[in-house]
Amino acid sequence: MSLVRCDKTEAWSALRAHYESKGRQFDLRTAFAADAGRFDRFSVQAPGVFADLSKNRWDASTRALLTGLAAECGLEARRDAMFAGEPINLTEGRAVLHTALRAPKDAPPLSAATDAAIADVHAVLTPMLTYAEGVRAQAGTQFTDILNIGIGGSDLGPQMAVLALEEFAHPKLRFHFVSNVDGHDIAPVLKRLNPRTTLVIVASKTFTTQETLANANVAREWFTANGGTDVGAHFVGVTTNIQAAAKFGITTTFGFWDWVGGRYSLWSAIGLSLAIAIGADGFEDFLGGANAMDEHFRTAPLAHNLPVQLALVDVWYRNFHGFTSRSVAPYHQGLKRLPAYLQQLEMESNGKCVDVDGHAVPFATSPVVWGEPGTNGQHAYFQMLHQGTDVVPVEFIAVKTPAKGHTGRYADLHAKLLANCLAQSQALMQGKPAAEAAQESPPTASRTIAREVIAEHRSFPGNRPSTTLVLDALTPRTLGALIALYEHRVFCTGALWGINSFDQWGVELGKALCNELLPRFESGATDGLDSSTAGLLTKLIAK
Ligand SMILES: O=P(O)(O)OC[C@H]1O[C@](O)(CO)[C@@H](O)[C@@H]1O
Repeated sequence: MSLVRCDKTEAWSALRAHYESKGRQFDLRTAFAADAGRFDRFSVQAPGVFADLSKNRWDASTRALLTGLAAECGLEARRDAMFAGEPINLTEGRAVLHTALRAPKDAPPLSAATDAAIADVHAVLTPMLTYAEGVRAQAGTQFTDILNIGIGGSDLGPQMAVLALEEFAHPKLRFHFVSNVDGHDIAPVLKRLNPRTTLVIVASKTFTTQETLANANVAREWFTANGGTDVGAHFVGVTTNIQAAAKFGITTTFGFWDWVGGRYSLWSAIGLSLAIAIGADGFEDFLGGANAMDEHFRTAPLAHNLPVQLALVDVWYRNFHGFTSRSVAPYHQGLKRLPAYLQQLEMESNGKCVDVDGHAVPFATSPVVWGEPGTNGQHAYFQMLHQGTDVVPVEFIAVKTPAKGHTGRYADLHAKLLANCLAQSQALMQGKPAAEAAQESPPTASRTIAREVIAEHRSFPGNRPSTTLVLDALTPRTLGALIALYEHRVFCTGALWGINSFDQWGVELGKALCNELLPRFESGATDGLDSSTAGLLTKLIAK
């Protein structure tokens, strides 16, 4: 598994030269005018997801150089090592096998480690799906509400997916997600729930996470204080630490394995709330969609491999153009938690400053990933995307067909939604020169300002890049494919940068300091603290 860090390749130097000679001044408008086939040439159809990459600042020569970079870095070998269950998460000495979580039982053999993992997966998946179906069978009677308590990967994935697949969810069940160690999160939820008809899922890979255990304790206390008697029937655990869950008093637990990273765990028992929402068949479809994307990633040549191509554009923008962030704009309300989910996936995976050998990397890694559902973003921060001083590549996600039943009065909304989506990528790219703006008659209120001055305010630089992903419909299968696509893209950028995308040491220091500070909130002791922390502590605990 030889991995060459991107900056140590010949392709990297060639890309530097290419950026200076062509990339820096690349203009999308000129590129489209010169090539009527640009859309076809720069589109990729992967299972469940179509991608239009043509509104990006690249041409065939850029793409060839970038694809050469992937080859020279040894990306394919690295990918194969992941699928084969090699311990590529070196700092934790673990394999990275979330792909095994969605492999069918009879998947063709890949390696002894992967085959064993797939067998283990199905030994848990089958009873978990039976359990989910059992809960669904009692929906509206025994169970009305499902409360998932977890944080990070044990919250963002299930929450995002349950929201996204609302159309497919059991109509007699309501879903709630509590993550923050803040009474303002859990209290309003518990206020609405009846302990007799609530199922609490305590989701934690480690079962040691402060926030989750604190909230689980609050929920159990609420349950017994409000007449709940059978904790075993109303609390279920999903964790790799079955002993800790048992100690908590949980008798039903679905396990998973240390080779499942928290932010890659939605496909494991961590997805129990989703399985209850959409049922065993729906969950199998979700896994199937992801598996189809896995197969695409594993077998498609680099030049036609969607996760690879997206990652290469990311590297081009981050390391050559120097763009610092990427905005995700899903034009589907169901995907409203997708940006938050992607923040963890990408920034926790690739927000690193040393490579796998512990050497400081001399280039930028993870961008800031952020966003909001489409038109809401348009009326908030798109001003900056169109006219701000920073260039922020935007990722539009369009869904062709709305949910069933969105006919009649809702049909018109969908056309407007999609027209907005297309108009934004068009506007970002086209821009509007000041000379053109000067031809327009200025709004009445600005008639006192010189025409050429107001034209400057009303012009758009354009040439702002975007990618548009298209799903035919938002279904368990396409959502599975979309999420797997993002996972593999993050894997590819991490691999090219030569970093370990599968650890998260950066969260540890804050956790340790929190544990040291907590007793001081009782004692008030400030010895050894810097004056800011001491001053703030004193202010926060003052009677
Ligand atoms: O599932 P757990 O073990 O409670 O961890 C929750 C989250 O905490 C983190 O470890 C970060 O602190 C994430 O990687 C993880 O998803």
